[in-house]
Amino acid sequence: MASATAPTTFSLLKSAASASTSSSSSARASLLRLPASRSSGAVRLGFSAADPLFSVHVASRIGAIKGKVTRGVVSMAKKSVGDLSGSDLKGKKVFVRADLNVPLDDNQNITDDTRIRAAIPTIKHLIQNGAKVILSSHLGRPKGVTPKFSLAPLVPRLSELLGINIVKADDCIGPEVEKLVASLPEGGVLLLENVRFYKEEEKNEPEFAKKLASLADLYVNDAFGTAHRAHASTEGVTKFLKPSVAGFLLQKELDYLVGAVSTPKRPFAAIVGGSKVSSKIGVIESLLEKCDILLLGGGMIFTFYKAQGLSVGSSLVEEDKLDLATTLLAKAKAKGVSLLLPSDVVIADKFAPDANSKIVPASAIPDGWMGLDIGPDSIKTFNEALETTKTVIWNGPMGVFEFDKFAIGTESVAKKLADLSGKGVTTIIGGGDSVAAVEKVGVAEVMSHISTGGGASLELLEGKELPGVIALDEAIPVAV
Ligand SMILES: Nc1ncnc2c1ncn2[C@@H]1O[C@H](COP(=O)(O)OP(=O)(O)O)[C@@H](O)[C@H]1O
Ligand SMILES: O=C(OP(=O)(O)O)[C@H](O)COP(=O)(O)O
Repeated sequence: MASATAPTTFSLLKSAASASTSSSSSARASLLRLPASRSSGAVRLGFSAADPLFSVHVASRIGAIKGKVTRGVVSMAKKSVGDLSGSDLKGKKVFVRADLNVPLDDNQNITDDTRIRAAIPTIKHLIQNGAKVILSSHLGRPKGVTPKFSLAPLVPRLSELLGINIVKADDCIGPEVEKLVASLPEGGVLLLENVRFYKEEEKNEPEFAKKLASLADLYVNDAFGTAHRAHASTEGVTKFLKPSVAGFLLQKELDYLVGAVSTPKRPFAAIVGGSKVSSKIGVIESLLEKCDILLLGGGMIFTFYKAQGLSVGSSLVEEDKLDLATTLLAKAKAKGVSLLLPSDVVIADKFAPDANSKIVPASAIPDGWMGLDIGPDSIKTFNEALETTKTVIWNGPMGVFEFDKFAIGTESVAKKLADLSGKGVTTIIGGGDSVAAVEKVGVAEVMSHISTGGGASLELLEGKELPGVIALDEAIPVAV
């Protein structure tokens, strides 16, 4: 992977050099402090704790696990709703667990219907094949029956997207629900009330799962966003309903988040940001096994800087993760992964949208200032590193993108991925705040895949098995 790694070293040096003419005076100061051998533009291998360029480079990749699949991946080859024929579905009562956990405003208006739209293909497929759809979801984290967490506000949008009037039950189990199921026509949809109104749901109580299961003949799980939860409607119910299969959305999420990451078109780059190293350790470790280039941003970078002996002012640092940061850098080097940390940062004098800000080299953060975004040189370097890639996965913002002043790094990554997507690169957005950033920039449509699950996609990228997926019927026997 020399082509993917060497230019990034070089471009980092080049961008530091260009800072002397085009960027801030503080970036100039940084360049002046570079050892003479660095400013020559020579490609250097390896890294040291005192490296002011904060990058780990090895000319060739070693130990890339191309095409290798982990045990978790193999066991996730699941039977899909697409595998069921018309006669399997016609007239059958199908319990569909979706993740319709959408944000609502104070007036109960849906502010983002992504998850509803994502659930439509499976429901439509079932309707078109004459099934009777019993649709189930949670909304929020209610403690008992809570009107503001009712699924009622979703009915108009679901009906509109499906092109039929759906029926809504006031409960998710019991005689009234059974009556509504009995009167459901072929091609009809009954939306059950929030399944988390029962504490038994999250406790995965078998008796509750059995009651849910008793409503239907077969089970489809399309709730990727909740697949990391072993709840009654995502896991328990599979013990009482056969077949239990994956919906199209679940299938698509697994295809991208497992398939594209396990056997990526290379070079394969991962961009990981977000606030803390501790919340992303699993993801970073797992991606180090698979990717060629790893770009780090967000609040976690300051723990890496500090681990390298740098002053980080009052930036976010996890003191108890300094050793871990050092270990991860060493691991990247051993694996031959080109790991880039930002060379400059946008610092603020307080954590606020109206803070005073300036751009400094990452090695020159003054006391009392905190890093809240990656700087322009880093953006340039990251863009150049991404230019040669064929697959990119992104999880976590580059800075405090909620404040406009510190959103440029995150928005630049979103724009770059949109640009790469247009050139045929597979671009996968791993959920959570990164999705919000992509939507804010208005480039969501052009990405190859945007995950509907924040926590679920993280767990999958960490290599964990998702209970809601594991519980489904195997597609074909696979040798491990
Ligand atoms: N430099 C920084 N300092 C403090 N917080 C940051 C910084 N960069 C990013 N963040 C914060 O990280 C949060 C997202 O972190 P995380 O939950 O780990 O990401 P995600 O939701 O994408 O998985 C955002 O709220 C963002 O403001
Ligand atoms: O919104 C969800 O998760 P996410 O915010 O991690 O994407 C899912 O609906 C799961 O909800 P939960 O985290 O309350 O189990």
